[in-house]
Amino acid sequence: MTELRFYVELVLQFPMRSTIATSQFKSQSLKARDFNDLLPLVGLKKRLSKCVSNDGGLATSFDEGRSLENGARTKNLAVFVSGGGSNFRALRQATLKGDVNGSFVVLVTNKHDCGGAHYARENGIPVLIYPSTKGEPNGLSSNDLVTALIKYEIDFILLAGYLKVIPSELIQAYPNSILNIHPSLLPAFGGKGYYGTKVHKAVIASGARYSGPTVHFVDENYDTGHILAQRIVPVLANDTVEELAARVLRQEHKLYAEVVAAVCEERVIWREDGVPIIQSKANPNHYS
Ligand SMILES: Nc1nc2c(c(=O)[nH]1)N[C@@H](CN(C=O)c1ccc(C(=O)N[C@@H](CCC(=O)O)C(=O)O)cc1)CN2
Ligand SMILES: NCC(=O)N[C@@H]1O[C@H](COP(=O)([O-])[O-])[C@@H](O)[C@H]1O
Repeated sequence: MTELRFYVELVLQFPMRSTIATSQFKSQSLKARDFNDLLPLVGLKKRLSKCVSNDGGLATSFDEGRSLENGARTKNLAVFVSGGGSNFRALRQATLKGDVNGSFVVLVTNKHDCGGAHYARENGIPVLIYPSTKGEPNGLSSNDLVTALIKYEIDFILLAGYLKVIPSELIQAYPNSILNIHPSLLPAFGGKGYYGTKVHKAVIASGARYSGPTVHFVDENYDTGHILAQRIVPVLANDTVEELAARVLRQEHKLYAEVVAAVCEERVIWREDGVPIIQSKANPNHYS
């Protein structure tokens, strides 16, 4: 009989999705019969469903014991930027180092002369403009943007400082395949008007003692999609906006690379309650 293995977490009251919090989780891998016996005791919680790849197929699941090393296909990535593109540059370096099993195939921006677009052109990456505006008359329509990304055979779309709303046409064409990085601990300090230094200014003004980046899936509204990962950084009593922004940005670069590596290796698992979590590469029985 195939031994099904389930992962049971003793979930803390306020779990934080970070590598720090992961070490606080107590976990043990159990055989199916133990899992059912144990559930009433620990009151937890969610039986992990299998990972569903973005084409709807069942990607590698831990009960099959297949190695992720068995040639997981290099994923085609599209990046959306509006500014200097430091997150894009850090992610692309991670792909070139082999830390991320992905390849940047196209960049989309609403500002043809932004730093991220210049970097893409200098490295032979095509640049598309979206949306079409008076200032960017060569911009694509939403439908043409979807068509173009499908033609590029894009697997995942990564927003990295993109400041315009992603249209529902694209969200519907790429379910659970569009990620964004935001420079605060969502759901705090997110939504319309919360971008760039405005976010850090609001965090400091609030008296919050911690901040940090959030990576989340993108839905129709700003910053309301499922949270996938976070990291925390201290907010110091005498922080300037620039100092806090720089501290958070350093962690953004690290967090985004970790998350995109997991996405490209199909290590994102969707819990039955709809919350996405990441399976550890080092220990497949650990999740964060
Ligand atoms: N459908 C979605 N589109 C986008 C999302 C999202 O979650 N769902 N995330 C944003 C990124 N973002 C925060 O992470 C964000 C970007 C911009 C704004 C904002 O208020 N923009 C201003 C315009 C700013 C400008 O043009 O300079 C606005 O809409 O008035 C909020 C949050 C990317 N898209
Ligand atoms: N709400 C969206 C938002 O504020 N995104 C933020 O814009 C910056 C882009 O920097 P980059 O262009 O150097 O990657 C990053 O700090 C990112 O979190």
